[in-house]
Amino acid sequence: MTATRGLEGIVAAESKISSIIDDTLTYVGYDIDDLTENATFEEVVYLLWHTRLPKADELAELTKALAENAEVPQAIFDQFKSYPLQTVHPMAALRSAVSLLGVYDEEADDMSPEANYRKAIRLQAKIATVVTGFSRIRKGLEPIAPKPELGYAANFLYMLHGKEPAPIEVEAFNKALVLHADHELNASTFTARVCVATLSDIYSGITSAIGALKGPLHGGANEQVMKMLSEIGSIENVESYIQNKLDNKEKIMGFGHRVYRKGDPRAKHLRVMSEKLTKLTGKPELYEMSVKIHDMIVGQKGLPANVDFFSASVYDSLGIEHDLFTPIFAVSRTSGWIAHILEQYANNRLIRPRAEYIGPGMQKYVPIDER
Ligand SMILES: CC(=O)SCCNC(=O)CCNC(=O)[C@H](O)C(C)(C)COP(=O)(O)OP(=O)(O)OC[C@H]1O[C@@H](n2cnc3c(N)ncnc32)[C@H](O)[C@@H]1OP(=O)(O)O
Ligand SMILES: O=C([O-])CC(=O)C(=O)O
Repeated sequence: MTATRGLEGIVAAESKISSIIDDTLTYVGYDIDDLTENATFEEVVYLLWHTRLPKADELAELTKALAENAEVPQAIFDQFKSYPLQTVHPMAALRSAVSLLGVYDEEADDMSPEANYRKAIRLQAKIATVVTGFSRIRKGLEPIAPKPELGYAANFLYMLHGKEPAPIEVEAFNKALVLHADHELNASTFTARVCVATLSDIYSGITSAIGALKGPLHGGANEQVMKMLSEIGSIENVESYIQNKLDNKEKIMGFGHRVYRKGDPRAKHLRVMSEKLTKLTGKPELYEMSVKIHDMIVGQKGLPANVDFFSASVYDSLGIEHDLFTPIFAVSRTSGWIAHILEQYANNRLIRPRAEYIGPGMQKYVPIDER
């Protein structure tokens, strides 16, 4: 038995949800470029959960259900208020809150497909309220109740900022949500599938997935990209900062990918949005610095940008706090995690690989006073 490090290239599940073939990403056979230009996030949620696009009445029903289920138990916010709010990372708060949502869901352990679908809607609806509520509570503000008449993207920005977003902001945020919704068997989705393949509940699956997304080699990279841009500060500093990191063999966050070779097809959409939005907010240098970093990394390492690179300047332009970038990734990816969880339940087998043992051979127990 020989281990494959990082399971690279191992095909570990069959799935109808999304595919990456020759650097093209599709959700249920629809090219991500097509969906990003044309679909709302709610349509994508439906697509991922039902493996087909909704008809108008089906979309209206899902949109209404997401809006109606957006409120969270007060206990979630009370719990936040008890946290060390100056230091706790929003991903830790989110991980705990999703687990707590399960505590308050009477159907948490009902494993029927109908109950699981109801929980899917509740989770997708509430996760936006949780992230925005946490952001407000730590600033000493009260959470804002969702406005059912707004769509998912607009409602998120409304609950975060307390004012209705401009159409261009809604358009950009909707695109970002569409782009992050699913991505085949990435680390957090695999984590979710491993968890629920024991027939554990959907809240456990999403809680585990949030834990996996938090790391900087995965979703946590978008916050690190912004940290890097802030540290660099101005375009004149890009070259020395990046060269220093490369010379020290440090990784540059937002570049490289396990699956893509030529490039991540999501990055170009975020790049266009970054250029547009940074100009509008009067911070074009953020985009210009990003492009200069990009050109250096592509030029010297041949590594293209991944989804996390240009999303950083897009979210910053939308006035979003930097440590909320990864929770926002989780808000969108919850749709994909849920799709994979439901697919796993529908044709389940325990996921239990083997390890190549590389420890010592057979040993004899030695009593403690003889060691
Ligand atoms: C949503 C997402 O999860 S997208 C990914 C987000 N993560 C990041 O942006 C973090 C930075 N990137 C990385 O760490 C990696 O590219 C990963 C984790 C995404 C993919 O990793 P792997 O497929 O395991 O590649 P691995 O880490 O083995 O790298 C292969 C080689 O490329 C180099 N490399 C890979 N990514 C980078 C990078 N961002 N900066 C500099 N060098 C890099 C490695 O140092 C390694 O070089 P070596 O062979 O000389 O040692
Ligand atoms: O697929 C991966 O390994 C990581 C990624 O880009 C994602 O989850 O969106």
